[in-house]
Amino acid sequence: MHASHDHGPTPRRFLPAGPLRGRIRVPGDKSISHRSIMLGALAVGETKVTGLLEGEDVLATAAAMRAMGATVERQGDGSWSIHGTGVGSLLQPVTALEMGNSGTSTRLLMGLVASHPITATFTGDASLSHRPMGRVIEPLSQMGADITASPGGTLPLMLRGLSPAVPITYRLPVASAQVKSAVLLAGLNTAGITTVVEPVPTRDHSERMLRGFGADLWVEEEGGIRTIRLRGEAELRPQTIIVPGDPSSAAFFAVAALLVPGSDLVIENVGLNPTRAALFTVLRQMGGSIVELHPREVGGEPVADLHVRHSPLTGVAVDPALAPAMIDEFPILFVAAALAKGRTVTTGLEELRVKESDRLATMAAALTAAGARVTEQEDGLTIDGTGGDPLSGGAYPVATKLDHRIAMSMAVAGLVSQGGVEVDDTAPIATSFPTFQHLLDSATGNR
Ligand SMILES: O=C(O)C1=C[C@@H](OP(=O)(O)O)[C@@H](O)[C@H](O)C1
Ligand SMILES: C=C(OP(=O)(O)O)C(=O)O
Repeated sequence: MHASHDHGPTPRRFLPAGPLRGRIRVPGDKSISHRSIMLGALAVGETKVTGLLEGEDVLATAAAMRAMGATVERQGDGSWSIHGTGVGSLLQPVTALEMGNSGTSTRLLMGLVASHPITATFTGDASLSHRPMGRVIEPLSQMGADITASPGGTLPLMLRGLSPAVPITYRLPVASAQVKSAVLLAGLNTAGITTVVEPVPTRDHSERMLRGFGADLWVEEEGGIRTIRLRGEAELRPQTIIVPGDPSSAAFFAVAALLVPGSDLVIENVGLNPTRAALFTVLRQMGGSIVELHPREVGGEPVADLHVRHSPLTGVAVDPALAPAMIDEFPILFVAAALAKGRTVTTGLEELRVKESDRLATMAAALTAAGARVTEQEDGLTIDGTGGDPLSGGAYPVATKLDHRIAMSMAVAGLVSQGGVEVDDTAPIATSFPTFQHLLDSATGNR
């Protein structure tokens, strides 16, 4: 696995191109794909998943669940079939669980292992090995897991689970769906009620899917604070899951179509869970024409086709309260801001510094190199846009730091530049969106 990363970087210069026209479909949602494999792997019987994202991050989750006893197979028709072990019956993996570039795999699987009587070692690539795991080590240790991490609470780490584990009430100190999910997943094999208090709502795919698999989970909301309770020793029932298209992947095409003159694009089947869809709200505030066609429900999640047309954009001050619902979309929002008229101000984005790269520093450097006017603050970027004129582009490759979202964002910046933008390494794109370059080439007519 991760073969593309073992053969050195794969640079590419993204040249001015477009317009984007026609209809496209982006791959399945990454968050929902991870969770469908994990919960399927805990349900006795066959779970069927269609539309699964076949990106490296999700494949790392699939390999880990196999290593712990589940059967996870791709069928001839492209659907996935999972036969689970049952909650409480995960097996001790024989070798280290290789998490590659994936924070979601690591943190959620640490939760699962924490309440099983097994020991697992978690390893990751250079990017993941810098990311903070203390945020999950803390609550999982309270539940009884014994965790030995590398200095700074990083990978590689070894986790010895405890069964029976101790049910806890945990108030999230950071707005993180991964921490919330780690505690809830640990709660599945824990007698009693595990409670997570969420002062700021984050993506709720775990809650929706746990309920769908038959777990006893309920949510109270008071004054914007969500309290999620899960009754442990759950018996999960296998499900048929249809994974909607990933709004975080659609985001690159939505922004590209808004920015490239003459574009008129329909992105089909985009998941629009309100805990995920704030980028589209902000782009509309900036003047973007994004219309939701045929709103419907797919697999318990709201979905629509997005009709996006080229629009002149105006800078805005982005409400920091929206950040959790667009947390992975800031790199591409910064590209939109760089082409907008006037100033865009973002704040409250400290979390971006601990993603696959420090996304504030990496985007400030990359956009500046491409000719944009960017100022970096501790908790956000301020960007003075061109008013629609193309960026100059740059002669030298921009550093993407093993971060797929930086690579895709700067690819879109290349489309709206004079000289193109060279991305130093496109290989990480395969972690979340393996068909990105093919789709971009076909939507821009560069077949
Ligand atoms: O739960 C999830 O599936 C995710 C949660 C977010 O991370 P945090 O929980 O660290 O905010 C997000 O950035 C990540 O891409 C996926
Ligand atoms: C932050 C991301 O993913 P993860 O935390 O799973 O590595 C992302 O996909 O932008």
